Amino acid sequence: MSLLIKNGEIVTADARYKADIYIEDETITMIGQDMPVPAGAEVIDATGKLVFPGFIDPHVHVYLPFMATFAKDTHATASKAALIGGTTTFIEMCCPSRGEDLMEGYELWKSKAEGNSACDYTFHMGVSKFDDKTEEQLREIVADGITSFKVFLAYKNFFGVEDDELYKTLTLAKELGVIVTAHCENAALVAELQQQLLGEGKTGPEYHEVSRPVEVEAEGTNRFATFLEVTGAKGYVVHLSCQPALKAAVAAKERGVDITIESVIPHFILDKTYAERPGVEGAKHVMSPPLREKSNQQALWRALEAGLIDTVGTDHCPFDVQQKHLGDGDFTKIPNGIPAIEDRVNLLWTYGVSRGGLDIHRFVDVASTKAAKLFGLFPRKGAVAVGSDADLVIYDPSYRGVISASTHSVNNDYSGFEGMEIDGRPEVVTVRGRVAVREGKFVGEEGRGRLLRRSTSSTPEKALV
Ligand SMILES: NC(=O)NCCC(=O)O
Ligand SMILES: [Zn+2]
Ligand SMILES: [Zn+2]
Repeated sequence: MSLLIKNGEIVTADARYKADIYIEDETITMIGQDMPVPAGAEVIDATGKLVFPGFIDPHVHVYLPFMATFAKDTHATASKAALIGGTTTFIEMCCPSRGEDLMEGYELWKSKAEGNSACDYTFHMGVSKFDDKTEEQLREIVADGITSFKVFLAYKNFFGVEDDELYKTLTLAKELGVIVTAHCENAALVAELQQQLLGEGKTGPEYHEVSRPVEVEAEGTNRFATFLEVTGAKGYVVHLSCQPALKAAVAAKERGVDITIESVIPHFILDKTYAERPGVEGAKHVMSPPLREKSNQQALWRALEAGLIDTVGTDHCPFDVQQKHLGDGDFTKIPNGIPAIEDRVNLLWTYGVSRGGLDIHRFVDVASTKAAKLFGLFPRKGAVAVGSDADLVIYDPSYRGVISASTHSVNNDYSGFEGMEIDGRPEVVTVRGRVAVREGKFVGEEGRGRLLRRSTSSTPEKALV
């Protein structure tokens, strides 16, 4: 099976040029000018289009068991929405809770994804406790090709770890050469503030942000950085939302701590006024860390442009309107999360590159290449190069559209970005050489996605066949 993409403009994290791309089976085998059409090859004309490496979402939740319910998506629905939005690989948080066995959780997560995802995927392994079995289990999981961990400094007694457990996790990660991703908020402060607010009769979604102020996130970020500094481990702050946390992470970078920063698309596009809408309208926009004052949004854009923020993910975690009603009369019971997997690339393109000051190469880097490098997928993923997987996004920058739950593919009955304009969309998307999206519609093979087993350095991972 072969495919020739002709006349497109290839844009990567560090290059931009017009060329044809020839794909045999799953791999890019030639890139060149005016290539003749080999017998039997399907030709896709990409005239006037940009050709990007498949985008990578480094922070996704699928069917997450959380806050007395489960996030809406399955691997089948999330992966199709991802592909329509140009994401060809996602990294899911594998999150067994504190009461569950780590290895059983890992096997359960793998079994849910296997044969169901249309795009490629891998996991960050959640560490929600550190008991007698944890070290051995984590060694086994790393040997199985899962070379990044996830810790929560929030969600006390559920996903959250205590400081001694954080220390043990980082010490092991350092030994194994594994990167640790972290949700950074001070869990105890959040719990106290939540009780105080509820006691004062402040029960609506507008109090979610008040219960998790920027200081709570800055403290968590600073604490994580301190633990990285002491252990020498490599860390990655997830879904950073505000200026004080950014300051803490950048200060750590400047003093040589091995720390990288992710923010997520809702924090660039939405501010806290969305969550201050009355009742369930506000609840639709409740996530953690919460949507912030608009001034933080400007700071995130500037930091992204300047290279201080390394990646942009989604923290995709959809709950429908009925689920959001679980928090009627008590904001602490609103399931935290917003659907975004389908919209990340188009929103970042529109409000970053098309209408903002984000350089097109930075766009590719933060939405694809950097995550591939950080998480051991490069150059198999995140690149347009001979030998790389033929995961490509043929992007139409002349497309004009509006995001709406009435037209989106994600399995949720509302969109957090309802009514927002987009200035482009993926026209054709390929995953390992097969067309998965045409004219914005999923045409791929369900369940073809592969678990990407990774090594601990930035060398190509071991693929599970
Ligand atoms: N972010 C969020 O609100 N929900 C998903 C869980 C998490 O990432 O903290
Ligand atoms: Zn989180
Ligand atoms: Zn998350």
